[in-house]
Amino acid sequence: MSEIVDLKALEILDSRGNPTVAVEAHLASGARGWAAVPSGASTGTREAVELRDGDARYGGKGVRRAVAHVEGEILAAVRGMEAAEQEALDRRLIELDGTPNKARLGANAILGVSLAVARAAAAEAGEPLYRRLGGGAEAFTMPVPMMNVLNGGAHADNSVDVQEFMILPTGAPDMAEAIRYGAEIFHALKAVLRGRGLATGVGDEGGFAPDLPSNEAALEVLMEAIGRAGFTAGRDIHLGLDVAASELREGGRYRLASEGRELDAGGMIDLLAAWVERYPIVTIEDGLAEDDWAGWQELTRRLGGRVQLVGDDVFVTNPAILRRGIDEGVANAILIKLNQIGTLTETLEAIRLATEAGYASIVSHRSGETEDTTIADLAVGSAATQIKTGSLCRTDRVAKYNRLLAIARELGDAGRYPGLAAFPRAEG
Ligand SMILES: C=C(OP(=O)(O)O)C(=O)O
Ligand SMILES: [Mg+2]
Repeated sequence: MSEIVDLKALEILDSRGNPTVAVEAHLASGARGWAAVPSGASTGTREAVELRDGDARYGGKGVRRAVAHVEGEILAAVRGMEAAEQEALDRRLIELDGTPNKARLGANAILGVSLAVARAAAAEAGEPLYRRLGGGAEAFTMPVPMMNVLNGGAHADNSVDVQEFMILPTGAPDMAEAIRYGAEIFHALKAVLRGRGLATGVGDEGGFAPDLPSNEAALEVLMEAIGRAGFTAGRDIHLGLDVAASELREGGRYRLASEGRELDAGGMIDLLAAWVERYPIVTIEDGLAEDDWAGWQELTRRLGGRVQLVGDDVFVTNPAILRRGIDEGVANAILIKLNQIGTLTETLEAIRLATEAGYASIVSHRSGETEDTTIADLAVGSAATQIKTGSLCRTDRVAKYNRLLAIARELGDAGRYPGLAAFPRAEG
C-alpha cells in the first residue's frame, strides 16, 4: 500500500500524429505507473469528452489544458490518496470534474490518471496489471483477437463503406497460434491484393485499404487470403465486421456509397442477414446507427440468436446506457473502450453488467493509439472474452499482440484460449 505523491503529464503523439495525454503517477514508495490515452475517429455522440485546446497549435487538437489539469487541479485533489483503492480514486475524479461526461477536466486527463495510478499500484504490489483486475482469480481466459486486416469507412480513404473487416482465429489452440494464424493471413492478403493490381497501403488500424467495387468484394478477398494461407474459413478462422453504421447514416437512411445504394434499417438488416448466410461471420458491430434504437431492436430479434451483435457507438461503454439496452433487447455484446467512459472503475462496471446479462464484452483499442498496452491486460484480467486491436503490421497495434504473447507465456495452462466458445451464438 502506498499513496500518490505526484502526477506528471505530457502532451505526446498518437498513431495518427495527433496530440494525446500521457500520465506518470508517482507513489510514496517510489513505485511509478505510466499510461497514455487513445483517441477515436468514428466516435459515438455520447462518449466522454476529450478536452482539446482549440487554439492554433496542432490545428486546435492540442491537449495542453488537459495536461495542466492533471498536474494542477487533479493532483491537488488526489495527492495522499491510496493508489490501491482504485474505486475511491475514480469516484473522486468523477466528482471533481462535476459534469456527466467529464467535459470540464477532460476524459483524456481523467483516464490518464486513472490508468497511471492503476499501473503504479500494480508495480507497487509487484504484480502484472491483469492479475489485479480479476478479483484474485487464478485462472484466466485469453481473449480471441478480432484482427482488422481490411480497413474502410472513416479509417481509410478508399471506396469501402464497412469500416472493419476482421479475421478471428477461432480454431487456434492457443494465443500464440492465434496470432500466427492472423499474421500469416495478413501476408497472404497482401499477396492476393497485389496479384489483382490493388493497393496495399494501409488504413489507420494497419489493415489494407484497397479500392473495391463493393463490401462483398472485401469479404471475397478475405476468403481467398484465408485459403491461400492454408487455413479453412469456418473452422480455423471466422469473420467479423464493424459496419460503424452511424457514419453511413444520412437523413434517416444508410448510404452505401461504394455500391451506389441507400437502405432503410430493414434493408440493412436484410443485407447483414445475407452476408451471415454466405460467409462465416460470427460477429457484427454497429450494424445500425447509434440513434436507430428501434432498428437495433429489430436487428437483435432477427439475428441475435445466431450471431454476436456488438454495440459500440450505441452503448459507448456507459453502464447506464448499456442497462437500457439490456432491458430493451438491444444487441447481445458490448465493445469496451476505456476512453469512451473515462475511468477504469466505470469500464469494469460496464463489463460486470454485461456479463451478468449474458452479453459478451470485447475490449477495444481506438483508431488513434499509442504504445500503451493496458487493454491487453484488461482483456485477460476482466471477464471479457475477446479483444479488438487492429492489424498485424503497425507497432501501435502489434504492441498489444506482443503483450498478449508475453501474458500467455507467463500464464501457461492458467490462461485458457476459448476459440469459438467465445461466440456462443455462432452456428459452429
Ligand atoms: C475502434 C473503432 O474506431 P474509433 O476508435 O475510430 O471509434 C471502432 O469504431 O470500433
Ligand atoms: Mg466500432
